[in-house]
Amino acid sequence: MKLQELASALLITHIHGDKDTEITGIEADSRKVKQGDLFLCIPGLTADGHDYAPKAIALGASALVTERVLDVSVPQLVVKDARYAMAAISAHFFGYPSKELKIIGITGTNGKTTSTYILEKIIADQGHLTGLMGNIHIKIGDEYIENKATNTQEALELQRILRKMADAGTDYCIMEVSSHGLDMGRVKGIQFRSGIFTNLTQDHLDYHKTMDGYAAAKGLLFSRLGNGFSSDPNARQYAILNADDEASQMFHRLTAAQVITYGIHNDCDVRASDIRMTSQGTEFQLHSFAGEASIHMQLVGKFNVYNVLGAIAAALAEGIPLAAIRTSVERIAVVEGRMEVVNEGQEYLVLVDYAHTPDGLENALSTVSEFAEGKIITVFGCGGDRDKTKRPLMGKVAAHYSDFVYVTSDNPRTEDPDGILADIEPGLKEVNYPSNQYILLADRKKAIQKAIEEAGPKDVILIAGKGHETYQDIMGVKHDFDDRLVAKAAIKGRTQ
Ligand SMILES: CC(=O)N[C@H]1[C@@H](OP(=O)(O)OP(=O)(O)OC[C@H]2O[C@@H](n3ccc(=O)[nH]c3=O)[C@H](O)[C@@H]2O)O[C@H](CO)[C@@H](O)[C@@H]1O[C@H](C)C(=O)N[C@@H](C)C(=O)N[C@H](CCC(=O)O)C(=O)O
Ligand SMILES: Nc1ncnc2c1ncn2[C@@H]1O[C@H](COP(=O)(O)OP(=O)(O)OP(=O)(O)O)[C@@H](O)[C@H]1O
Ligand SMILES: N[C@H](CCC[C@H](N)C(=O)O)C(=O)O
Ligand SMILES: [Mg+2]
Repeated sequence: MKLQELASALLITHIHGDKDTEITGIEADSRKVKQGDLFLCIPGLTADGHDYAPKAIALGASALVTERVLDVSVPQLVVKDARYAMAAISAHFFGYPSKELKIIGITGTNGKTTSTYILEKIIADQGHLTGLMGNIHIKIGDEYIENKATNTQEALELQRILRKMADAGTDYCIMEVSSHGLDMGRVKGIQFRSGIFTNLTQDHLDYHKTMDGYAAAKGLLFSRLGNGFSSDPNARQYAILNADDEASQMFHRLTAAQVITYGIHNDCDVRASDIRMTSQGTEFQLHSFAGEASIHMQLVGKFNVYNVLGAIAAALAEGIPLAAIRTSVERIAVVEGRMEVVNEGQEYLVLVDYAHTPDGLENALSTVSEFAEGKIITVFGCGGDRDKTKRPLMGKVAAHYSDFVYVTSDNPRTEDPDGILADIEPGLKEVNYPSNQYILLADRKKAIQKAIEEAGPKDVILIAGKGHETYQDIMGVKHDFDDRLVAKAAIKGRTQ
């Protein structure tokens, strides 16, 4: 594609150099540039892509996108906002793939991965080819694609993956949409069919600063759903909102899509009542605009009732019959790394869960407290280079529900692990949690081993924070670490 053709994706640009330069690929990271690529110079929070232009040119970049004219040998497409240009140019280069797919975006503090997983299963069971994008994996049908980001990919990568999905004949793409992704404009080039909101509780205040700022970022998904009106139901957009979360009121005002609400407590379109936890899972009565049903699902926890309700509302909007939805939901056994049981036949229960926010931990532990017959032992930590204010709050939650707490590391990244533990401890102290009921132990493997060694029959050990993750990030190095494997080995080691 010619540089001029790509420039046509934006109204206001200036080409400095040969307009007919041939572009064979796009890249925003100088380290990945190949011969013939257009290199996008993005000013970031820690680096400025303009500084890497010479390196990109040395690797063969045939042109640049810049915010100012640089003194370099290759043509430049000068734009006002390089990040916006990245979304627009990538969508153009890959032929606007989102128009060929029905894309359902899921945002919220907790429950995105779980909800994408549930919804994808319901839709795939209808015989559709589905794409899934989230932080466990990215896949088209049963084909897995390497996930280079934790959650929502950069605009360029997103468009590349969506093109693959469209070319494969994918009907639906179900994707997690993070607040960072929305705020940084990574999804600006995407036309969503529907948006689902799970909930808004504290996280990421290091980036968004205030809860209002965080809510505003989430709201971007719904303000962009601009068309609920069409004689063609396939062209309508839907905003699926949690009636029990007050942020939904703001999202309702922001969107021009048709709103479908779901919840447990407040009046809404898709509601659950008579929720009962059983040893096999969770049962509830479903009331919806499409009828009533008794659901007996294998997933545990009230929070999973919310996740299922959001997915059911989205599936109903796609015209999937309630009876079929019910069958699909009841078939789902577990979502990887979410309340996943590590079973080596031991007398105590070991659960690995991805709770890494105060609300997530509260939900996981309150669920455990509903069925625990013995003591509750919690192993958890907080990520480094992330919202520090959530640390004592998570300490407080752990203290509230647990008989013993191991405070340990969870991806310390560039921070001192013991410093993170010291930030968590005031939360335990604030509620006068006895000092003989918790240990600060930065070595996560040892913490898991100790918890397992000391568990009694019927006790429940909740290992929270890392879920499906297979690494521990220490100083930028990802060391192999999988809570499930560490727990398995510790259980076996103990019984020998
Ligand atoms: C806060 C944040 O999201 N930052 C992302 C952002 O960083 P940035 O704008 O500061 O970029 P930068 O590192 O300053 O670099 C600027 C430009 O120079 C380029 N560069 C840089 C170095 C070099 O050698 N060559 C080069 O070309 C970079 O590719 C980039 O284009 O753009 C970078 C390039 O795409 C991302 O890697 C980076 O994600 C960082 C690593 C990150 O940790 N992000 C997390 C917080 C995040 O986004 N998490 C959410 C999940 C949250 C949740 O759901 O709980 C997610 O969606 O993944
Ligand atoms: N609807 C929910 N409300 C509150 N907590 C939840 C909900 N769903 C899941 N959780 C808790 O949060 C944890 C993370 O769930 P999940 O991975 O689905 O969230 P996520 O939004 O994808 O997280 P991330 O932002 O890291 O991608 C789970 O392990 C569980 O403990
Ligand atoms: N999407 C979240 C994941 C956190 C997972 C936890 N294990 C951690 O590393 O803090 C984040 O990037 O903040
Ligand atoms: Mg997720």
